[in-house]
Amino acid sequence: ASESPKKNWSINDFEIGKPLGKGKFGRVYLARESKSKYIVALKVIFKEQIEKYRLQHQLKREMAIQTSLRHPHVLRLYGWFHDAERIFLILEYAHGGELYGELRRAGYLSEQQAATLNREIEVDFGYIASLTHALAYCHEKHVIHRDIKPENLLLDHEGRLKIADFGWSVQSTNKRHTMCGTLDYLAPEMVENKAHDYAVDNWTLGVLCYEFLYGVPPFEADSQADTFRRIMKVDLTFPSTPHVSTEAKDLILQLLVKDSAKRLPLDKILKHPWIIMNADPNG
Ligand SMILES: O=C(O)Cn1ncc2ncnc(NCCc3cnc(NC(=O)Nc4cccc(Cl)c4)s3)c21
Repeated sequence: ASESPKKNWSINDFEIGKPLGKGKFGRVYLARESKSKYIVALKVIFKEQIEKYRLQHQLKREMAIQTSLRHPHVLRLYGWFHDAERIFLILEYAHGGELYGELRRAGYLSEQQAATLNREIEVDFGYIASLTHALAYCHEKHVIHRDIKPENLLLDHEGRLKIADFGWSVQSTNKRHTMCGTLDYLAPEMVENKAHDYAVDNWTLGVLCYEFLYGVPPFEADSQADTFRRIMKVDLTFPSTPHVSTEAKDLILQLLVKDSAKRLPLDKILKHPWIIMNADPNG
């Protein structure tokens, strides 16, 4: 019989492979759907954890948001199912794992890798450019991710970036007040728990751009209080090593702006000299 698109999956439909990683709420496993042999990542979330942290609505919102998103740089959520004590997310498998690993191994990325297209091998290593395209897509679908950080940036088998984990994202109709996201990537208005909007993702792009090029986030400090203080003051300094171009610093300075309305909009990022000059390696 032809399978209805909304097949109700169960764990018996999958052969479970190696663990890919463990998150706060459960592990992720490599898995294969038995009939189609299709490879997926299966995230196992324990219901008692979701109940304990009252995250039911957040998880439901993620599923609603994720099923409506289709973009080459957004990790797919194909579907989900549950049993007595667990919820399973059927996710696109990102063979390259977390960008975090690459960043930690390399220490920091070349401007070429960080900025944009690397035409020679026709693979888009440009993390900032891909992120900007993906965020522009999410924003036009009124979705703010709010938790963009290297751990949530995955790479597929060709090294293409995939934004993952919309566990903190929201369908933005009006200004949001929920406190979320990790420390280093929080925009000032979120640190101050003020109303925030799409522009939080623009701030985070600036934080990531800095981290890709210097290997550490811009407001890193020994204590949470110091990191908050540095974010609120936009206490930004550029180390002299590694050498980073003036254009890259200019883009970072146009994104790490306290007034969210004054941050460089996503469409202007793609036209920024640093992105353009890195677009053509022969340029
Ligand atoms: O496993 C790794 O550590 C890395 N890794 N390596 C390869 C790979 N391929 C695919 N996915 C990976 N990881 C899962 C990424 C996620 C996507 N979406 C998520 N959503 C979520 O966790 N939601 C959620 C959870 C608990 C509560 C609530 Cl409210 C929401 S997690 C992969």
